[in-house]
Amino acid sequence: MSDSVETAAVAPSALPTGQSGTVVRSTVMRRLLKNPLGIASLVILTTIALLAILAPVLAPFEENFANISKTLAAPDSTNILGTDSAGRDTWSRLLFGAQLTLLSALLCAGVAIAIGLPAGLIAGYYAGRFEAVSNWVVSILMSLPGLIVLLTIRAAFGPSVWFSMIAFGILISPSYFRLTRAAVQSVRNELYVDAARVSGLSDLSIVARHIFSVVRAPIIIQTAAIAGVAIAIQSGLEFLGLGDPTKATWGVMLSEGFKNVYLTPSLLLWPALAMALTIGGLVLLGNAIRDALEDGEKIKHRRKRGPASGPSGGSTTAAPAKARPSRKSVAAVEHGTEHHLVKVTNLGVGYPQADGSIKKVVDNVSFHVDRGEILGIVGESGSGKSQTAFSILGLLPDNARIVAGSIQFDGNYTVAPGEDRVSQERLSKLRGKRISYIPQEPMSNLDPAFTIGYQLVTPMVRVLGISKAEARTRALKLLTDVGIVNPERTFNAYPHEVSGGMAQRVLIAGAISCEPDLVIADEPTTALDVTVQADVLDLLRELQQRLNIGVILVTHNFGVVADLCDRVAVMQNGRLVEEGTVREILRNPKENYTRTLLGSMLEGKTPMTMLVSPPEGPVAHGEASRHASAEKEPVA
Ligand SMILES: Nc1ncnc2c1ncn2[C@@H]1O[C@H](COP(=O)(O)OP(=O)(O)OP(=O)(O)O)[C@@H](O)[C@H]1O
Repeated sequence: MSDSVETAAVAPSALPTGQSGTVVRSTVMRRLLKNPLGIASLVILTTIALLAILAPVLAPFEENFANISKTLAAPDSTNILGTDSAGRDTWSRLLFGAQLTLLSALLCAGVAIAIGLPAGLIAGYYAGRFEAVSNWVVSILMSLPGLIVLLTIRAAFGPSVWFSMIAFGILISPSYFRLTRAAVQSVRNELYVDAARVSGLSDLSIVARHIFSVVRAPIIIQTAAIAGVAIAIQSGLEFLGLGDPTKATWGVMLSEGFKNVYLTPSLLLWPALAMALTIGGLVLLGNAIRDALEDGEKIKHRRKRGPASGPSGGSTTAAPAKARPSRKSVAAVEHGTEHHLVKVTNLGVGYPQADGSIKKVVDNVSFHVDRGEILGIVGESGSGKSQTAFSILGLLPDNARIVAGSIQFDGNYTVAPGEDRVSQERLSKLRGKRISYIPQEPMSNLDPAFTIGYQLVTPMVRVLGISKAEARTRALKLLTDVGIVNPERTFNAYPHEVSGGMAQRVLIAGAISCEPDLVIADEPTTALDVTVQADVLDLLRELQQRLNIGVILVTHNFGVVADLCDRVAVMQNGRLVEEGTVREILRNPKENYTRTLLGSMLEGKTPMTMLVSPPEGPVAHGEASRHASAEKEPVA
């Protein structure tokens, strides 16, 4: 789906309310608080954090105040946890130690995230050279002996805990990098990410809204673990006597306690207990957050009984959704262009090969499409149909090159002669607004994390500049228009709650929701059950005629072409072998390839008689009755 996912991903709490179905989407916090482990970890960590923050108020003594007349003293009313070998108050040092220990752990995790997260996002999303260089840097970082580096840092910069933790943060940043990159790679090629791209969303928005949500959970869990490790490493160094003895940290206290373990074992006990509680709390918190995020949204629909309460009362023949005046404009024609809606001229698309050559997958392809007409691009698998469509959409992979030709949209170049790439700058202004896309696989083009209603409403608010309430009404109407019987229920549903046919209808509704001039439909019925294919095709045709949209329909099926298209371009091995009106091509194919394609379609089927001779009487076949070209252009 193109438009419908355009600005889909924001906070779950932003979901529309007041719908007929009740969408209960617990927040992560609420789920966290339902989990005993979550509550326990929050209580522990909040208490420790509060004690650390309030240390200056709660501590009866300065961290280094020494009463040399009272060394290694047992707990009493003045020193509630006793004193150490220098007569310093253990309770006060424990409180100040919490401050330093927690802050240094946060610093370490912050540095690691600041380096690893953006690098992982960029490497995972863009791959290419950045990923190669990042991998190289990560390998170097990971091969460094951590302890030796930390000891070197200590020797160079002194015993400051801050320098050690910054260095440890850098050393540990590859773990964030790898985690993020792997998570991004797993969704980078998801169709809903492609669809978001088609809908005109910038890379930054796609990463922020559709991809960051995937890495968020692992990053939080990782951060809890890393903070624990940072505390352990820091305390370990200090325990070995490498810390700053002038600072009261838990590690320094541990070292001090160990020296006096036989005299006053409690000196070892308190910092060890504080560390164990903090690290344990962090680990538990990480797990509880993971569980809360994985639980996902719990949706309860209170399904309404009786007829739907949509704008049409559930009718499948609602009035057109086009309430707003069309914003179609006649753009100024750029020098050297023609005023077709889309004009592709001598287009060549290729991919660089290992030997330096370029393999052409689209070669010298020319055609045009105008408003109100459907052009079918037909050909067997691998003939270059999708590559041609993706060139118009600007969705070719990064390594693809435009090796020849140009593409114009409404009198302006999106690929000017001589350019070797599609101008993303120009296309980003068109995609989702004037050009939309109906993909092959409906399910994977809807973002599973958002309701269908949300995915329909948000782009309309953004592109058409209408209010949320207006967009909601319009979305319900569009859903009715595309033949969804209970639009309210579908509006409130998540993608996994609807069937494939319904999802495709939703995508069609999304594609037309922002009043595009051109819809590119890539095998829109391939993934559907045969019983719904014809309905979806009918729907496309009806909407296209009513809204006067230009459509490029990519298909390998001449039956679909016959059903739907005005003109057809036949492709073979990246070349356009024949182009003409559907009637010309079906009645009088000039190329052997076209005849073979046509033959394979007609094999064993009877509608051929209708294609080659004028329909005299009632049409015998249901399929043939939808034969659009026969209806539009009676055979002479
Ligand atoms: N990223 C790529 N790198 C190299 N070659 C590619 C790439 N994507 C597609 N091709 C090649 O381009 C040619 C045309 O592919 P395209 O996807 O346009 O075919 P198609 O006609 O749409 O087929 P189908 O109906 O199976 O989708 C194929 O030979 C394919 O292998």
